[in-house]
Amino acid sequence: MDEREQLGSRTSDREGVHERVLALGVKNLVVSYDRLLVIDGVDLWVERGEIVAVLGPSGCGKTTLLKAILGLVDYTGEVLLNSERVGYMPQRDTLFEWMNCIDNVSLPLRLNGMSKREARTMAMEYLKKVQLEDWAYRWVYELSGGMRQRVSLARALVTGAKILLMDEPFSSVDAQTRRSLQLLFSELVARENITVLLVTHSVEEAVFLADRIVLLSQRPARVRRIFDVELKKPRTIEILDEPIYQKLVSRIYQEIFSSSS
Ligand SMILES: Nc1ncnc2c1ncn2[C@@H]1O[C@H](COP(=O)(O)OP(=O)(O)OP(=O)(O)O)[C@@H](O)[C@H]1O
Repeated sequence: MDEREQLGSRTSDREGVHERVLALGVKNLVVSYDRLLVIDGVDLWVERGEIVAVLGPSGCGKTTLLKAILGLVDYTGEVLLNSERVGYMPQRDTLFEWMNCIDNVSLPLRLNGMSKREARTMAMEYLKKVQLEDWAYRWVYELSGGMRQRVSLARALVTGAKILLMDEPFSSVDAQTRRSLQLLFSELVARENITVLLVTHSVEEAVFLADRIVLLSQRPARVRRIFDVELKKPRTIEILDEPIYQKLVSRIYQEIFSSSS
């Protein structure tokens, strides 16, 4: 059966019957930098409301995959984005130190020509979603690492983006902050029905957050294996105790360290 046809069908899942709609897809994606082949025929898809995590060894081409989807590098193959508004959270945040939080979040709207007042109203709405409304008029340099990531998340979503591409968004903070960011994130994207493609180095993070995990090979990246994560969303801290969570983490490590890499 054709992939699109399959995705468009009405099927039942663990939350009941719902319409499955393709939000983002790449087909036979190939990317090279000069003569360096980085991505060699990757297929992947993300349905509306799904979180798909991309795992793979360092330097295999994960960031390049996101850049190809965003049209920032040349590629061959197909990229389908079922929305005009796509949010991007790069590996290192790009907040401006000399602006306060609300103006940082307002920036994409201001660049689209929105008035300052209107943009700030929208920005405040998104700061509330990441529980930072009390910090709206504070400078970015006053924030902790976790707060900066929440401001970045608000900025990535403020244009009304329903598809979010994220590159290692929670890797620069301590373990406890990372977990609280993951919980806030899981709840927020489930509530807002946001589709996410999440690049991460962490097997545990991938299993904790994603509906599906795409494991890439060493460069040039190919899809090595896809894992479904049958855990209910939004994720809570209790899932760490669930056998499905623990088995899947260990299964993925076994795959990564198996000799066939
Ligand atoms: N602009 C560029 N020009 C030439 N080579 C590049 C460029 N960007 C990345 N590369 C190379 O392409 C390969 C893939 O890089 P990429 O950043 O996509 O990997 P990654 O999987 O995201 O790495 P990491 O997990 O370490 O962040 C690497 O070998 C990198 O050196």
